[in-house]
Amino acid sequence: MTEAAEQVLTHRKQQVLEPGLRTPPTDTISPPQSEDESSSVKGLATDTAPKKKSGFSDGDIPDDYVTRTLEREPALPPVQMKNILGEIQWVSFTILTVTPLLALYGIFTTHLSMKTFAWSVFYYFFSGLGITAGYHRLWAHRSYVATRPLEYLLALMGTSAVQGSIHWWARGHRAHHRYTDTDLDPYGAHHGLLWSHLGWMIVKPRRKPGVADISDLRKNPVIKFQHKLYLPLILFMGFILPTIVAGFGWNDWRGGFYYAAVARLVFVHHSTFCVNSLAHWLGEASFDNKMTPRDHFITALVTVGEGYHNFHHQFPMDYRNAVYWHQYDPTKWFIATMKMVGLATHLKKFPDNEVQKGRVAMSLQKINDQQSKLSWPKNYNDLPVISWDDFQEESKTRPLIVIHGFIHDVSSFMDEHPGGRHLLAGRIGKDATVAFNGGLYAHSNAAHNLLSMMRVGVLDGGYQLAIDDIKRTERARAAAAAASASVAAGATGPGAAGGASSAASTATEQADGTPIPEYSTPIPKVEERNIDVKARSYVPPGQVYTILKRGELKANSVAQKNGGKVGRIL
Ligand code: HEM
Repeated sequence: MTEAAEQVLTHRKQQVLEPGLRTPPTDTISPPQSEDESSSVKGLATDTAPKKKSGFSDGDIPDDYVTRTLEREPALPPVQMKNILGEIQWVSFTILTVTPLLALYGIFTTHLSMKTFAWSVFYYFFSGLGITAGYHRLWAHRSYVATRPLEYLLALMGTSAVQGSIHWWARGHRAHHRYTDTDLDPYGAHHGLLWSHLGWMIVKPRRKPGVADISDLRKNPVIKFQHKLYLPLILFMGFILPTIVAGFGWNDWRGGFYYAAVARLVFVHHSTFCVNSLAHWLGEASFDNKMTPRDHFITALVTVGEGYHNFHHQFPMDYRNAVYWHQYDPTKWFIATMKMVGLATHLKKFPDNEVQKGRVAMSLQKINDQQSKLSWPKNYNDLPVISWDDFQEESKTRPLIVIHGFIHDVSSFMDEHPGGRHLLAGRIGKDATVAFNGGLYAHSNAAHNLLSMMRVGVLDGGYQLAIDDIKRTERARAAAAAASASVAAGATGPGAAGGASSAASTATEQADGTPIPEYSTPIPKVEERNIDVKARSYVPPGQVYTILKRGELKANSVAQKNGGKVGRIL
C-alpha cells in the first residue's frame, strides 16, 4: 500500500460516524451512541486526544487543541474527478437530488389548490420552527427552557424537516460555533459558498469535526426517543402526515404529497442550508468582523429568522437572532409566545449594554478605517516653529495668515474663498483668528478642516507677543546706536569711543530716519507696508505668478538666535 493510500485509510478509520447530510446514515439512526462513540474525541491521534475524566467530551481538552489537531491529523486529499465516486455520501446525495427532482415533477403535473398551498406554507413554518426554535435555539444553544410537551412538539416538528436527529445535528452545530472558519468546523464557510451550503453533505468530510460536548443532550429523554425512532418518525412527519392531512382534509392526496411533503421539504432544506452558507456570506458584520457570520434581512427572510448571524455568533445563547422589533425573526416571536402560554421559561438575553458595545466597537472600527484613508493635517510636532518677525518677513513673498497659532499658506485658496479673495488678501501677514472665528464670520467645520490642511508652520508663542515688540525695538536701538557711533567715529577718530556710547544710549531714530518705537503693549499694529505687494496679488502657480520655491526662503536666523526650535516654513 502506498503512503498516501495508508494515510487515507488511517483517516477513514478516524472518521467519526457523522454523516454529511442532516439525515443520518443508518449508523446514526441507531440507538444513542455511547459516550465514546458519539464524541468526536474518538479516533484523535492519541497525543492530541483530550482524556475524559469529567464526563464531558472536552473535559481535558488541551489548550492548543485546534492547532495541534490541524497539524497532526492530516485532512483527506481534495476530491478530484478521478476519485469522486468513492468520495460521495450516497444517502445524502440521493435525498438532496431526488427530492428537488420529485418536487419539480409534482409542480408541473399537479394542480395546486389554495388549501394545499396554505397547508404547505403552514407546514414549511412548522418544520422550519422545529429546526430553528427546537434543534437550534433550544437544544444546540440552550437559549431557553422548554416544558416536556413543548420539547416533544419541537422534536416532531424538527423531525419533519428531515435533517438528522437532534443529537447529531446539535453536536455538529456546537462544533461549528466552536471552530468557526477553521477546518474543524464541519461546514466551514471559508471553503466557499457551495461547500457550506451543500458540498459538506454530499462529499465525505475531509476532516473529522472538532470536539464538542453534548453530554447534556445525551441525558434528555426526548432526544433519546427521537434518536431511537428516527427513521419511522421522519417517514411519518416528513411525508405521511402532510399528505394525509390534505388527503383526508380536502381530498387532495397528490397535492398533499408533492407540495406539502416534498416541495415543502426542499424549501426547508435549503432554508436551513442558507444559515450555513448565505448567513456567512451576505450582509454586515455588525458586531465582529474577525469571522464570516453576517447579518442580513434577506437571510432572515429565507431562514425563518436566523439571518442576524453575526449577532448570533457573538451571543449564541441569546434566544433572539434579531434584537430590534422591526427585524424579521419569527423564531423569536414563536419562543416568546411559548413563554406567554406557559410552555417556555428562562429565555436568555445578553445584557443590552454588551450588545450595544459590540455595535459601537464595529462602528468605531469602520470610522477608523475610513479615517485612515483620508489626508489629515500635519501634526504640530512636524511643523517648524517660526517667530513673528520671520512670519512677517516671509509674508512678503507668499500669502501667509496666522489663525489659531498656526501659520497657513493660503495660496491655493485665495481665488476659491467663498467670502472673496479680498478678505484673505487683507489679512496676509496678520493674525486672523478672531475674524475667522466669528469676529467677522463664524466658519463651518468644513472651513476649519480646510484651513488645517494649509498649515506650514507654528507661530512661536502662538500669538504675536509683546516680546517680539521688545526685541524689535532693541534691535532698532542697537542698529541706530551703531550707526550714530560710526558717524561719530568718522568725525572724531578712534578717540571718540565715549561719544559713540553716549550716541547709543540716546539714539531715538533708526538709520532710515524713522523714530524708534517705544515698547508697546498690547501688540503693535502691523503696518501694511510690511506686506509685499506680490503676496497680496498672489495668483496660484502656473498662472501669472509663481511663488518662491521653498529652497529660496531665507533661513530662520532670528528664531535660531533666540535658541528656539527652528526651521523653515514648509
Ligand atoms: C484660509 C482661511 C480661510 C478658509 C479656509 C476659509 C474658508 C471658508 C469657507 C469654506 C467658507 C464657506 C462657508 C463655510 O464653510 O463656513 C467661507 C466663507 C466665508 N469666509 Fe472664509 N475662510 C478663510 C478665511 C477667512 C477670513 C480670514 C475671513 C475674514 C476676514 C473670512 C470670511 C469669510 C466670510 C465673510 C464668508 C461668508 C461668505 C458668504 O457666504 O457670504 N474667511 N470661508
